[in-house]
Amino acid sequence: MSVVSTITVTVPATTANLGPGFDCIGAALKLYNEFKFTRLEEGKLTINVTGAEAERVQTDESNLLYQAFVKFYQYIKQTPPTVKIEIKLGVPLARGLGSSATAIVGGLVAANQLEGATLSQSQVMELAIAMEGHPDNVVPALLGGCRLAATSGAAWEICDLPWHQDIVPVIAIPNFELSTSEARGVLPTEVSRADAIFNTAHLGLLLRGLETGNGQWLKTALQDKLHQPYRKALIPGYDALNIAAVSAGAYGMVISGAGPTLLALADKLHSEAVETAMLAAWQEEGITAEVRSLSLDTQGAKSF
Ligand SMILES: Nc1ncnc2c1ncn2[C@@H]1O[C@H](COP(=O)(O)OP(=O)(O)OP(=O)(O)O)[C@@H](O)[C@H]1O
Ligand SMILES: N[C@@H](CCO)C(=O)O
Repeated sequence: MSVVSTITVTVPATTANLGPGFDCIGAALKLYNEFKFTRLEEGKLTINVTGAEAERVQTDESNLLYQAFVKFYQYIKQTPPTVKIEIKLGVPLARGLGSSATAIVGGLVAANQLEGATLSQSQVMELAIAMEGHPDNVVPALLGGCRLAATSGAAWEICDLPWHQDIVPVIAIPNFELSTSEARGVLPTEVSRADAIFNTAHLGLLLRGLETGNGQWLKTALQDKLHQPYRKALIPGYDALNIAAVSAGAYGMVISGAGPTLLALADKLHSEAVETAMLAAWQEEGITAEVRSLSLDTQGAKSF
């Protein structure tokens, strides 16, 4: 492929952890950020942002999308070109829906495409994981679908996880932010053997539940002892939404990524009732929220 002057990349939102899969599993959702890069022959970096909360995104060299773009050029030992960047935000910022992963993947994919696909998809993925620090958002953001990532020495083994067509992700996005660094800051550095065994068993059950749509398995599987017990205090209304979602027929509810978005899994018959119940529960707490059922994105980052 040849070097090009303009590239547009779309990257899906992602929901990481899914309860017991802390830092190793995530799924791409049909909700997107769009990033357009244009090479400039002269002038300086310009970044324009549109969409909800656009004013909260940095428009200088500290912008995460631009940092990922630069990281690519550092890796191939070249000077980055001057660019104009146009960002259309569809993924809410710092809500546990992988906004930072969209920026990291978007910047790396855009640079790679501008340079004629110099790097393989695996190389781009490894750079993205190194930048984010964990794989569970950037891997599905890049590849689409529901993915499990496991290290094998310095390399990564990525597994595509089957997701039964009847399982609907219902996401409840509150109007407040929670940064991933704050949500990681409340986690213990060591866990008990009992908790490690609990999560190992529940993650195994989750994978089979997602594959088969077995509601009884999912109900048990969506439990976690590694991160949610520590994080739920950062999310007002967590217990009320959990009760509301399950009472309305959800299999269970978890924190999406590092939160504060909450994710319920339900079958198609119950997803609408679950949406209504979660919205009402947050309203009762005095919190404005957006609640919607989404489907899985299966394509990941796309460039054109
Ligand atoms: N489109 C974007 N362009 C540039 N920077 C972005 C963009 N989206 C997110 N960021 C950066 O990422 C930060 C949010 O990252 P953070 O890891 O806290 O949340 P998140 O990725 O939305 O949540 P999670 O990792 O739990 O899914 C923003 O404050 C901003 O600095
Ligand atoms: N696995 C990560 C996802 C958010 O980046 C966490 O829960 O902190």
